[in-house]
Amino acid sequence: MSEATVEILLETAMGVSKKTQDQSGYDYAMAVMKMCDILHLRHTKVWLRPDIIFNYTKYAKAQEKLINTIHSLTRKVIKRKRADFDKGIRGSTAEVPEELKTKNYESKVTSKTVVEGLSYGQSAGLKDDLDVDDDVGEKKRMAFLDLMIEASQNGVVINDEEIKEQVDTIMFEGHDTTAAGSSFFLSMMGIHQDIQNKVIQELDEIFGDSDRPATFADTLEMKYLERCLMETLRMYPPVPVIARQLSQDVKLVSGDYTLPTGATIVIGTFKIHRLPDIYPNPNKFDPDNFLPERTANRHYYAFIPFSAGPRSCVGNKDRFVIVLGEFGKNIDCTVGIIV
Ligand code: HEM
Repeated sequence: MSEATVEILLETAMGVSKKTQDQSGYDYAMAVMKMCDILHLRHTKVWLRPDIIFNYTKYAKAQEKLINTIHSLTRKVIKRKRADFDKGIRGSTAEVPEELKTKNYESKVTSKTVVEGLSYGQSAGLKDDLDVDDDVGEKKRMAFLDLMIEASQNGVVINDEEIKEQVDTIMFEGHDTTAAGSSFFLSMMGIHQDIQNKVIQELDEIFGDSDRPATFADTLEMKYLERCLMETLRMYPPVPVIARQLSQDVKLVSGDYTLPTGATIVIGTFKIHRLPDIYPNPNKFDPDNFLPERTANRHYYAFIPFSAGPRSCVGNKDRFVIVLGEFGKNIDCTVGIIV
């Protein structure tokens, strides 16, 4: 799954065509996984924390090799993009299938606003109060890396190292979370066959016998799939805790408490998502928790798998539904328990 999400990111965010990808997507995913194992080891084995000790262990050498694998993919992608730009090739090299270029797949959705007073994304529980509904549009077709390289050539001061740092962040943050979310989703489908059948029925209604790729318009019709996805992210958020360091004192409205500047605050997403006063029967997988009438009056921050506020996830939340719509066309999950 991690390999698949690295390749999807390379194609969608970096504009690298599937044809030009090689084994490095798999190597990247494996390197990140092993690198995280070393990081977690340093969390639990306190003597490995000081660099002065860690640097003399076998883990330091392994880490250096893994970081090199991780960085070599991002360097390769940027080099290739720069070369494309020098040859005058602008925009994404990801191939748009001919049928999508010529055919106009009209959305059957008549209104984007499901609940009065809320945007589509907000009423579906996907967006918070800082988000706006500007997801549909030509500008979004350009890959993120293309936009950055184009900006750097149009006078924006950003050098290759800074572009690399941005690419590293997107690749790192984007693939693991999506792989975990997709795996949890498929497990849920395997466990709840009746729910899986409803998802399949919805996808059949959208795609019929066609094996065309899913479009943004299609995702607006994947209402049940979306609810299943939100419910998966509620029960199994890929980022179960978030930490923040306070840059100023914060007075809590819940009582006479002041959290001091410099304190590290841990927000337990997993715990918030299972509060029974917000989600009755919180340990039951119930996609109806995300029916528009149930989400309408729910607090924005009662569902925060992508965090919230100015440093929330930059990954296009709605695109995640496209990925699962693509998987879903051939979905057939059963879950076995090995004893
Ligand atoms: C199911 C999928 C995803 C989940 C659950 C998720 C979740 C999150 C969360 C919780 C954060 C905040 C972390 C923190 O504050 O400590 C975050 C940040 C971020 N995510 Fe995602 N993410 C997903 C997909 C993606 C994708 C596909 C991309 C890239 C295309 C991406 C790029 C980022 C970036 C760059 C940040 C850092 C934003 C910042 O610090 O300003 N994420 N994500």
